[in-house]
Amino acid sequence: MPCSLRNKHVIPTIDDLDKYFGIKGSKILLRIDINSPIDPKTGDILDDSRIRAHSATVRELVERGAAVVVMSHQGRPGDSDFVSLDKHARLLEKHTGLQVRFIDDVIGPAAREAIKSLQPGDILLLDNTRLVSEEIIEATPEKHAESIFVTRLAPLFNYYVNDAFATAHRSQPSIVGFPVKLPSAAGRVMEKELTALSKLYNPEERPRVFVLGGGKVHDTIRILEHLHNNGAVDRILATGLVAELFMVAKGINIGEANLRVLEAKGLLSLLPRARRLLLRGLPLETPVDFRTLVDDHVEVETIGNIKGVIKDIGPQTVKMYTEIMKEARLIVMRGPAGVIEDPRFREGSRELVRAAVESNAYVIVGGGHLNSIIAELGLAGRPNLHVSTGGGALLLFLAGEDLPGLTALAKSAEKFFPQLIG
Ligand SMILES: Nc1ncnc2c1ncn2[C@@H]1O[C@H](COP(=O)(O)OP(=O)(O)OP(=O)(O)O)[C@@H](O)[C@H]1O
Ligand SMILES: O=C(O)[C@H](O)COP(=O)(O)O
Repeated sequence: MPCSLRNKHVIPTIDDLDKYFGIKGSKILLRIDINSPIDPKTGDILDDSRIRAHSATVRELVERGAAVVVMSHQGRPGDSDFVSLDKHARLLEKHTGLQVRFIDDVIGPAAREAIKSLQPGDILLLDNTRLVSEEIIEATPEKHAESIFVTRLAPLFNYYVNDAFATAHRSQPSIVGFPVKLPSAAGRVMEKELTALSKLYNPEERPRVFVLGGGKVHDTIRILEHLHNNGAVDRILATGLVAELFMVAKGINIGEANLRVLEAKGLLSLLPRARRLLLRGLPLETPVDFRTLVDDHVEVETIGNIKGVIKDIGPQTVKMYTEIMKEARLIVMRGPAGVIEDPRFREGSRELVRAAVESNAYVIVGGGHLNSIIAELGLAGRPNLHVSTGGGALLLFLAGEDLPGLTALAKSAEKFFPQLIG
């Protein structure tokens, strides 16, 4: 049964792939998103929620008789979390209960030879897709279909399955190139996200409050511009580095040390866009106090008197944001409130997530880092909570944007699944 994309397009599922083409004995290229929080000191994976989520799709394809080659990115070149996927392979093995072979290659001769020798029931995890320089280029599906990445791998497979909802907003080769060449379908994580979010994406569900934090401020500014242009949000509660940028945009003194943090991350260049959004009436709240680090000990400091390095929001901000969330019908959260890799700075995120789930709203939580807070609080099964594997992708989808990865699957269906196109 295909899933629908905003009641406009049709996207085939694994059932459709089996029904119209047959999976038994085939070789499938499966794109998942197991981009996970990494401990900067040890390189260990801090949260395996995404790996656990995608394991069901891997297992199902094997049970249906396919040989499965799995690919994902991890981090971005130059960042501390840009690592090889060898540790991800061990966790994929643990959560699938099946043997997973890892190869430290993506499109080279070693990877291609390993793919050719696979038998039905085998699972091979390729290395970090972003080791291939083409993978960080945003371009059209047609252009990526002619990339070295796609032209080297596509001929080795019968089908492509995209399970990476969390990367669907990236028009990169491993996301949009293969559906041009191969019969393609959504994996079970992708299918579940689309079903839940399309149901939830009801513009009448008001007031809608977005709690946005974390460190991907470039992404968040773009998302805020879409949300504001589409009138898709009633209130934004800013935390993390997002909050710090908007405080500077509002003319609030965040202290020299924190200004330097924003500058070092190249975020001050976003000030004009932040100011333009505020000028156009963006309904964005910023924190009134923070947990800061002052000579290596933790302080609570209020705005107007910030001396230390901001690491988390403070108790007054938690209280203020909690009151606002009590009025919401839909709450969307992405990006932690603080540097949650450090246990001293998880409190703000824990308190906000708990307050959201205990409010009367339906809550959608996205992003790798916040998912680890949900797991820690044991909230995953709550009826009013959808834990999305997506971060930026989730927000752009809810803001009404067409995600390239989804559009590519829908377009591929028109070519390979005429039976589904009414
Ligand atoms: N005040 C702060 N100062 C510096 N870094 C911060 C601060 N608050 C949060 N962060 C950092 O934000 C990062 C997470 O941001 P990110 O936008 O990736 O969130 P996410 O929920 O993982 O979203 P996605 O899954 O899309 O990556 C963490 O590494 C955390 O240390
Ligand atoms: O964590 C995410 O949001 C996705 O894995 C996408 O990662 P990216 O922002 O590095 O493309």
